[in-house]
Amino acid sequence: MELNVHHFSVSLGKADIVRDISLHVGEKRFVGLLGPNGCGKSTLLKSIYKVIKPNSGQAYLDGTDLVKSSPKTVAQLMSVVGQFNELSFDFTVREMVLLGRTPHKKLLDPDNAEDYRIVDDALRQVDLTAYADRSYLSLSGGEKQRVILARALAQQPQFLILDEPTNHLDVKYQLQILNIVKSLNTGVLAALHDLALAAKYCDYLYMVKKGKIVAEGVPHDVLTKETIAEVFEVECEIYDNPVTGGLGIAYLTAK
Ligand SMILES: Nc1ncnc2c1ncn2[C@@H]1O[C@H](COP(=O)(O)OP(=O)(O)OP(=O)(O)O)[C@@H](O)[C@H]1O
Repeated sequence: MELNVHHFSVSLGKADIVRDISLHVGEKRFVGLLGPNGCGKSTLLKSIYKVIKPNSGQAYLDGTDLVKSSPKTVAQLMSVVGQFNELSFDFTVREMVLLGRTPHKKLLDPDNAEDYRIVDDALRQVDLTAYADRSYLSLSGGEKQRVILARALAQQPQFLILDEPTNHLDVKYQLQILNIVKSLNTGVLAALHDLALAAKYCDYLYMVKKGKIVAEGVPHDVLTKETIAEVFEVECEIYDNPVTGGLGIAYLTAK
């Protein structure tokens, strides 16, 4: 499925947070949204997945109008791994992941054997089979993040939105989660902070500053020392990593 966002603008209170952003995620593409703290990445993502209403603009997932469709219709197509995953009451890990099945059910439909099979499969993918009966609230931040990804997988999405999905994760699980996401073969739009990981996993990048897109393109074209200096106010050198063959970033000083 393709995501097309046309001229989205979002204000919160009196502040214009997202200012006329258009973007495109092609079929099965992994697209990264980069930018400094507070530049509007989460607000843009939330307005695409319907937590915030944009002031203006359209968003389509193939032919589905995301602004006008019901949350349930959107949730049948799209999973979200958000930034904050706290609950005020407790569920087991299995119950949390079962929630991913909700958009595919009618009210009061019981969970069936197929749902449990899908949930077990999702838990296995994120390495949490042994945690199925644990209380969600007792988990570490990184374990919670993996449960939320399992819930997103159980939703069997055709498109994924990720807001800093590697927050809280140690290096093994950062790589594991991005590898899982990449292997799903769905379109992905992900806000990421780690520029080297973005270079490794993303097919295309949008760089956001103060609510506007200031650069876009393939990682090698966007992640230049000039763009990083302008957007993040950090001096760096870009190099070809001799070990991985990928793009390396040596950060020098904050400007
Ligand atoms: N209700 C609100 N009223 C006014 N400003 C708000 C409101 N909610 C959020 N903001 C501001 O909107 C801006 C964008 O926030 P957003 O969470 O979208 O940034 P972000 O790029 O995702 O940042 P981070 O990388 O820190 O997660 C921030 O400056 C934030 O303080």
